[in-house]
Amino acid sequence: MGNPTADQPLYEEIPLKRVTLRRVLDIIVVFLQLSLLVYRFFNLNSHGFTWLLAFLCELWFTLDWILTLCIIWTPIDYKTHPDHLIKQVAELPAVDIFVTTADPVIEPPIITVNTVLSLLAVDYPTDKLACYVSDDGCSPVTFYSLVEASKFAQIWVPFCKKYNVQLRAPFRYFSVKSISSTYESLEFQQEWRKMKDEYEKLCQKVEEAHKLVPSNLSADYAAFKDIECKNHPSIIKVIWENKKAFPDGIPHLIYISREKRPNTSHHYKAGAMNVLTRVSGLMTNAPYMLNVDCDMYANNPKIVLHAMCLMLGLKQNESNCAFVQFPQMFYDELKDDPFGNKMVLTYEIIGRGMGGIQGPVYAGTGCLHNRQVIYGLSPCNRDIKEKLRNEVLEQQFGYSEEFIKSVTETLCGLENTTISQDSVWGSTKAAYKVSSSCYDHNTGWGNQVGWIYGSATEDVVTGMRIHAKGWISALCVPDPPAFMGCSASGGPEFMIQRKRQSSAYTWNLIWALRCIPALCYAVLPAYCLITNTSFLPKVNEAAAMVPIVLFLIQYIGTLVSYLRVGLSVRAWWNNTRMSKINAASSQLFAVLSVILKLLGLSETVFEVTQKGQFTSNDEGNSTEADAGVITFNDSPIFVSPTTLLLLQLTALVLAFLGLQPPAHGSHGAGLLEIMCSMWVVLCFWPFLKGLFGKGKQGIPFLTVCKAAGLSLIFLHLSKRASMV
Ligand SMILES: O=c1ccn([C@@H]2O[C@H](COP(=O)(O)OP(=O)(O)O[C@H]3O[C@H](CO)[C@@H](O)[C@H](O)[C@H]3O)[C@@H](O)[C@H]2O)c(=O)[nH]1
Ligand SMILES: [Mn+2]
Repeated sequence: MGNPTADQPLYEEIPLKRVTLRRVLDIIVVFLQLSLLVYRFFNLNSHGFTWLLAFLCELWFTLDWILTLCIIWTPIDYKTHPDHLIKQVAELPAVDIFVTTADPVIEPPIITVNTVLSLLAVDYPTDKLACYVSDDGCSPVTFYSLVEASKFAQIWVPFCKKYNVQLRAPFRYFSVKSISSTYESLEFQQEWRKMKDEYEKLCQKVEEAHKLVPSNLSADYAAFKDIECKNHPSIIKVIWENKKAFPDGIPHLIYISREKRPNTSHHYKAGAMNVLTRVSGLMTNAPYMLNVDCDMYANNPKIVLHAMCLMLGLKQNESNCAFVQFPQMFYDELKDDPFGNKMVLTYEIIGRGMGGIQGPVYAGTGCLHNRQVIYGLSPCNRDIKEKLRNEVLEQQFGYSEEFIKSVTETLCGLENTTISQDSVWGSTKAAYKVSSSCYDHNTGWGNQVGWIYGSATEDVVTGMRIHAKGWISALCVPDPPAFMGCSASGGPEFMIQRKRQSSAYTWNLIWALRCIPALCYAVLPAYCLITNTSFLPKVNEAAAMVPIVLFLIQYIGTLVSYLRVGLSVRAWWNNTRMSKINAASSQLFAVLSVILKLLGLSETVFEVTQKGQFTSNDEGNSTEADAGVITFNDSPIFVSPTTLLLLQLTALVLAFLGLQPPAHGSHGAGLLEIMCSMWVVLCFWPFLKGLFGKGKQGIPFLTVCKAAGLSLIFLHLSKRASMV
């Protein structure tokens, strides 16, 4: 037998060639865009303001496209080999698993329970795992549900391992898997029935807990008595301890609700992650940390092994890998992604493309981190003597002797040597200290160490800080997919989520800023029709071919990419449409809110996304009628798209009725302006339907009035502008 490391690599790097035709088209697009710019530039004088605005927007689009091409030009993919890992590495490193939940109503405890159960059951030596749940809702119901879940885990985990069950989140397993007596052994059938029975009992207990727990506070729940969820001391409970450190027992399960006080800011999810980091540092101090949102159950039992293949493999090859990110995927997807928020193609193209440069961005969930990196280590900073002076450590990590000790061990690369495996309880006193609400004041937490504060999308900022230090990251796409979560279900939810995501990108990059040229470009056809001017060449000019061909390549190009990864035409159209709607609503508001924040007029807030209430068996979905249809409320976020739509409609009516002012020379509005305007109407079709819809599916009357008012103002101003 040869050298096992050489024969059996932990992972393989597979460069993915972007199809040559696609590359040729990419270059043609750049060429066309540049020629359009040149053409416009030399004709600026003979055209008015519209031409200049179009020129500026197109300049932006061109630069943006070149930047995107740089990212997607050299995509790579990794193939991981967990079986080689098990054979080669005698002792796998420990992993602390973090699950965050924030609200027992928006995030029903049964969802968290399923996520936790799926994680407790992953294929990894259980004495190397500990699962920490952070509950920002400080809910006795969540706590109670986890206690009950840990009891169920005692039979569920062995069952999954014995029969090598693939789907280890019981609600999914039982909704997908039924037994057929012809193929299954009698023993399996019996155990399966028992499991299903026990799971149903668990569901029922969790369901009833909302009524029961408060009236029935036994000693275990005393800590929750008379508690206000925004004003309470820390509650830390070791729900289950893998006392004998059995390699095939059940991993530790620890509940944490960090201290909250009305006058101290608690930094939302980033704050929760930092408390989890510190408490776990005291209790188990694993060198790696896997973090997931409460709704992201493990869909592939080998995820930790897959992630380790990359972590350890890249380390062997002397790459400095800070984190391994799994793509976010969603279950029970609405057909054809009506809200365009699954981002399949984003992962497929941008994610893999970034893989070829420095690795994917950190997505906040489904990610395995190296603890040293979270503690602020740089890849070249291997000589850390200076960092390890006690004053420096205290200033960075806060005043806790025990915690400083564990930090020192982590930074020195000792893998949990002094943490006594026999008792996680031993460290609870210190754990209370590091989870207090003022522990990280005037320390490096949220800035140099841990998850970064001040942005509602801590993940983007945290990931960027790590990349800025020179670390790389790796995207891991195992089959079956690693994690599955609920996607924002519809209505205002997904827009709120987008607004939150957009504001962070604006902060760092230019993501949301794109909405400004995009919006200007969408308003241009309406303005031109109203004032009888043009922003595009006439159809009979040769130059008109350039924007037409660009339009076709862009949309047909993305359509082909969609079809190639197995998505439908409908999904393509939904995403195309939603990207315009988002630009006009959530991204615009994100830019505005960042401006307000820069001016010091507002604070960052994190609005938690509603997690779907699922049913364990096939009871019908009551909101079927709403599924996939945008629902509206009186949020101002809907005013801007409605205005844009009303403007186009007005402009089209004016054009068709010939009510425009006379054109200056030959520069009046032409066919292309009309077509552009109609294209915008098509993209905003859900809003057109919303104008006539009833109930939640209709745009509220007040919103329509506001939009109509704004349109009238615009109409008035553009008439005036065209007179001068
Ligand atoms: O004060 C808070 C607010 C949120 N959360 C948790 O944060 C997670 C994400 O919140 P969610 O409302 O589901 O936001 P999403 O937009 O779905 O989350 C995406 O975007 C977030 C911000 O970019 C990332 O943190 C997430 O990992 C990523 O899945 C959930 O587990 C919440 O319980 C807390 O623990 N404390
Ligand atoms: Mn979520």
